[in-house]
Amino acid sequence: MVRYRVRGGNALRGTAFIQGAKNAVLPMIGAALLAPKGRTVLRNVPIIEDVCRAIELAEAVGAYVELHESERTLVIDASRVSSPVLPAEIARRFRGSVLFTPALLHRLGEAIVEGVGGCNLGSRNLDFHYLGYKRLGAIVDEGETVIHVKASGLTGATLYLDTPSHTGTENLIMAAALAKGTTVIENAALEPEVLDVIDMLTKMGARISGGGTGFITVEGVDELHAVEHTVMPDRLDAGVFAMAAAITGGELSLVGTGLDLGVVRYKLEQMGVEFQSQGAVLHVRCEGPLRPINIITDTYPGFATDLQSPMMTVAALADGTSYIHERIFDGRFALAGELNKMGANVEVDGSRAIVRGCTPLTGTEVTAHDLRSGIALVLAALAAEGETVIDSGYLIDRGHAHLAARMRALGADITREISEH
Ligand SMILES: CC(=O)N[C@H]1[C@@H](OP(=O)(O)OP(=O)(O)OC[C@H]2O[C@@H](n3ccc(=O)[nH]c3=O)[C@H](O)[C@@H]2O)O[C@H](CO)[C@@H](O)[C@@H]1O
Ligand SMILES: C=C(OP(=O)(O)O)C(=O)O
Repeated sequence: MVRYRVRGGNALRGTAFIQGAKNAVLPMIGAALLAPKGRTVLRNVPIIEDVCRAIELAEAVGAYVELHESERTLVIDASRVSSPVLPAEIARRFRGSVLFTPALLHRLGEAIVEGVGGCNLGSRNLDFHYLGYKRLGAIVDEGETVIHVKASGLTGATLYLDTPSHTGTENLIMAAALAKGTTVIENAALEPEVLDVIDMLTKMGARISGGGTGFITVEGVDELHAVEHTVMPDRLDAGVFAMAAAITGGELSLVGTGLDLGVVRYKLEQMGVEFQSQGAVLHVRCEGPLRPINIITDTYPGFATDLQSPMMTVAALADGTSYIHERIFDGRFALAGELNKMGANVEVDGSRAIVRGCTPLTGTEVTAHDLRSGIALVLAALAAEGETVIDSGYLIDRGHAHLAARMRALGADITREISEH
């Protein structure tokens, strides 16, 4: 059992180093398995639990993987991939496992998915993925727990996503990259992480156009090769550190090449947080009281659902009533009950939440129900009076690397503890 213990009240000051993006590196590890020869090198890899699970899963299917932790570099040799099975005990521990399917289909003609994990956020369907594979010529056998996808070669087709699914877009691009002929994916995701994956696949030899437009065209090629690629910075990690500066009345310089917080920056600015881009460094500070805010989550370039929970904490500390409308997931308000235990006043009604601030927060024992509610509780604890203990810290470690050490370096009183139960 991992838990975080935080004593609130310290303003965070200094330079925060933003990690590589979880939601870019996971599909990249899946993409590396598409190369039958050579070694793929991924740089700026975040040392998070999801990456550890992805390494275990790559090894389980026969890849050779080296993680050079201090260099944040992964080396992947996929030449010996030989097992089509994504075993339940690893695959059910993270969402990224679903991103291994296209490589197994291309390399071995089948993928046996014994489960897919990820944050518990309500329904998380995979129908767009499987319908897409079927349209490309695969046979998909959806059992109660195990899904078996088979194909003796895929053929390009026109595909349509009902909503622009992030991993759905990545999976269908990877499936189409080695299919015969042309595939068009309509209503594709626009997230920067998807574009970073397209960059990597393009270096590997894939022919992909239209990234970022919603209409992606993929001309199938015969083979992809191993490449070196640097993972983009994590927008979500950066957003959290910006919010940590905001709620503690602190001042941080965020370092991470090409950081762009987009709408998250504009919303925090509306609340009174000041940002200044200084070349490659994003400076963030907050002195006065925070103003309330309205948030509607959406696919990119809308407000990222993954920052909705951390923003709920910021709203609880703002003077006045904030409104949050969650439009991506139907079960992403588990944080409200935990924040209320700390003294917040959050009322949930279906997909909407009303946050009445500012109520003083007091430290207590709380539980992370998923990765982002976990990091939102860390934020609340930084601003709370007294000590907060956050259980199920593994969920936080799924997405944030060396969190306690990075926050301590900025003045926070936070420790990561491991206990037997
Ligand atoms: C590893 C990774 O990249 N995870 C991210 C990815 O998850 P993930 O790729 O799973 O999220 P999707 O974009 O696919 O899902 C968004 C919504 O679409 C629905 N849907 C999706 C696919 C499908 O086949 N059918 C369907 O109905 C889901 O139930 C959900 O309500 O994007 C989410 C939305 O930005 C982020 O919160 C996650 O951090
Ligand atoms: C929902 C998330 O992740 P995953 O899709 O990996 O569960 C997240 O990162 O907030």
